[in-house]
Amino acid sequence: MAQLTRVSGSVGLITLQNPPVNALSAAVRQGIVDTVKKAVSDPLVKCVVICGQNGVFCGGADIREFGAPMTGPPLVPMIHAIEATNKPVVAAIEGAALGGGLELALGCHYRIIHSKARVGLPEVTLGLLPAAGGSQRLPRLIGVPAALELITTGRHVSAAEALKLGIVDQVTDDNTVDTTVKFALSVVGRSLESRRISTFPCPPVSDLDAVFDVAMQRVRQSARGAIAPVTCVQAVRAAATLPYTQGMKREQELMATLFTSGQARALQYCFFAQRAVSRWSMPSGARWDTSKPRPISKAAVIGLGTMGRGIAVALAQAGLSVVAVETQEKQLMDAKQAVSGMLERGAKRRGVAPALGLVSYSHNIQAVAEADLVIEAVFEDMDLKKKVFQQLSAVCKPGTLLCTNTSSLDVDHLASQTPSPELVVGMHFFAPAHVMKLLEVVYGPRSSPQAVATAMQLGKKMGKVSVAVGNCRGFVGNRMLKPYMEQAFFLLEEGATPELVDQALEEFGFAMGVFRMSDLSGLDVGWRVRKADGLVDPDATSGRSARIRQGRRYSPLGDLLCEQGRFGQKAGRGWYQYDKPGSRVAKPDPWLHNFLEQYRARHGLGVRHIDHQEVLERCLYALINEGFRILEDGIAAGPEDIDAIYVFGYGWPRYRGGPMFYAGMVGLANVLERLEHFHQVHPDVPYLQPCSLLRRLVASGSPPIQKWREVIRKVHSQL
Ligand SMILES: CCCCCCCCCCCCCC(=O)CC(=O)SCCNC(=O)CCNC(=O)[C@H](O)C(C)(C)COP(=O)(O)OP(=O)(O)OC[C@H]1O[C@@H](n2cnc3c(N)ncnc32)[C@H](O)[C@@H]1OP(=O)(O)O
Ligand SMILES: NC(=O)C1=CN([C@@H]2O[C@H](COP(=O)(O)OP(=O)(O)OC[C@H]3O[C@@H](n4cnc5c(N)ncnc54)[C@H](O)[C@@H]3O)[C@@H](O)[C@H]2O)C=CC1
Repeated sequence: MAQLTRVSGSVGLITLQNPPVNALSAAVRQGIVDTVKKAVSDPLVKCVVICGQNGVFCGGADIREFGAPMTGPPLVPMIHAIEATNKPVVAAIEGAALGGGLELALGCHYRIIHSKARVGLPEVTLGLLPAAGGSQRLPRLIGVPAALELITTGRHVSAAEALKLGIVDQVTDDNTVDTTVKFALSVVGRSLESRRISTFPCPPVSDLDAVFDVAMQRVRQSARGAIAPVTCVQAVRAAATLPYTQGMKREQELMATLFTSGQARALQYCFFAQRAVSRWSMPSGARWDTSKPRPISKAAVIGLGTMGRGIAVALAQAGLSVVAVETQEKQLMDAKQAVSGMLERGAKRRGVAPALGLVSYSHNIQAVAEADLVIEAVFEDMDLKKKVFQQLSAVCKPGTLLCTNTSSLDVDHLASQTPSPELVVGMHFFAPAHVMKLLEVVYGPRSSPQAVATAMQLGKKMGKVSVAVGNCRGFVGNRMLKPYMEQAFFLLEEGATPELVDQALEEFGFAMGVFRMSDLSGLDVGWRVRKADGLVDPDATSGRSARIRQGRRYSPLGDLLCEQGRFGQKAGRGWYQYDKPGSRVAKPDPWLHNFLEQYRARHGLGVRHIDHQEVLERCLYALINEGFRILEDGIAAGPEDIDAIYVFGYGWPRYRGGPMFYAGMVGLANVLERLEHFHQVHPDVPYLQPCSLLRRLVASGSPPIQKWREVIRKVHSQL
């Protein structure tokens, strides 16, 4: 797992070998300890170079080992032993040196990096801190403010920036190992006293308290309940205020509080879930590893409203040439300006040239004739979309993939409008489409594996977390959102206020509570859908018919607000009031409170005390129960798919792992028991009835989430 060879006569070359990223597993750590010992005691070896095989230095600790009891030599003494040697040890960094990988490099006496490589201490993103000396060495090397920023954000740093910050000694464009070997030979015989970072004093900071107060305030604000960033600040403070040995002791103590925390488990689960979703499968048996995507170089977008503009930007930023089609002349003009602006701002942020030349515009659908893939983003209107799909079938060259960005319409029905339904999939982006990480790739029974593979690959190219899901009303994300939102409406009827509900959800860690989110996205969106579903009845003002529709409990509150023109932020009023239309600062609205009181009185609804726990259980368990139904129905292949959708598209706090992971954390039996209770109290809300997969999992002893697929498979095989 680490190999020692002698090169250039007197250089001991240690190569870390643990594909794909040379993570520091127990075997690798043992290999490093053994090879360093051997190199140091070999009189023919004058200096040592540490590198990683296959173009990656080291991706850090082996995250898969975190859940199990620790075996093998620990990292801290291993790195100390390297730093303490009397022969120069030089790190040859290719690809990445992250987490424990960078900590290992910081224990070396010199660091040479390839110009395309990057370094960082991303432990905070896994709910941890750099506890192999990283929190103590980095501030000593580059100063407190820069180290604080890197450690609390986990940001990866380019080779050029690493050189500027002083993390590395040299950047090379040539063969990194050869360059490092030459460098190592050139420093043989030089004193190593000034090269051991642990012996450095921490560079003084003029107003230490102020620096740490500001940092603490910043992380508390942005972390919204995550504990690791706060602990990282404390660890860096120890570096700035304590001698190295005491700082290390503090680092270990702080790490011990994080290591076994639920947040660390959740974040590490998210790390693997994000990668697992790319290994998609369909109920037909089609899979990611047996389905070859088509090459796509020219794409088209139809409809340049809110979504189409962002989609065009995302495609162009991924290097595709894009034909953007919009029928309304004024919209087309506005869209040109908006798309160019987004491309320019994005390019400025990334330090590259804007891809303006990649986008061409037209008001004529004929312009898409040569596209390899088309994404339709016109109004959410089935008749209009059907017409567009029929036109596309006539215009596009054979084999063009036809995708829809619909958020609620039936992808299969659209596919049936074309002579090649196997070429149709949903590509459900989230607003703003060039920013949001999530993409739901929706396949129907006739979508070909190749179409799915192509959309998934295109999503990856655009930097999205793409999740393949089956076709159903609302797909995965919006389908689960429905019971969540409806429970929030019911809570208002029963005595809660929008402020109370939102506060509970925001304290849980959501970026925005359900009512602030509804105001942001516009109340009219749901109103239109409910109208189309025949649920809205303005004449039903009192009595049973007002609150029971289609045989189940219904809250007309959202409809009543829309009838008053309270569409949310854009109207300056919704569940909250705003200073002016478009303003983002939500303020409690006495009108709304009064309206709720009158509504409850009209319907003879008693007001109960509702606490945060009830808000969380009612809203989240209803959403989770729908998630289990989605798994049971085979719409999502596994819980990781649902969790990735919620974390990357719906603001679910990552340190809580996603709804399905959260259900496991609070206990499936507990979720089941609460759902049973709520369903008993609200028998007219069918979705509160616990799903049979949930019952099955509880009956199987509530296995860990990694084992749910086995139970799901059994359920499917019995259907
Ligand atoms: C009571 C207890 C007291 C406890 C006290 C404890 C004291 C302990 C002291 C010492 C602790 C030291 C802790 C430490 O060192 C901390 C760390 O190092 S944590 C790890 C930090 N590293 C990272 O976060 C890097 C993660 N990886 C990446 O960012 C990317 O993978 C990378 C940029 C390296 C490569 O990206 P890319 O090419 O895009 O490939 P993928 O991301 O798809 O990855 C490919 C494949 O590799 C798997 N993988 C990547 N990194 C790791 C890893 N570090 N460990 C395990 N596996 C890793 C990844 O999951 C992919 O495999 P899949 O099968 O697809 O999932
Ligand atoms: N707005 C959102 O947050 C999200 C919307 N969606 C879906 O994306 C689609 C588009 O939504 P928005 O961008 O919000 O709508 P929008 O109303 O902002 O834009 C639609 C655009 O399509 C244009 N258009 C209509 N008919 C056309 C045709 N035949 N050819 C070319 N252009 C035509 C309109 O002029 C308009 O500019 C809808 O299906 C919606 O459900 C999906 C995810 C999120």
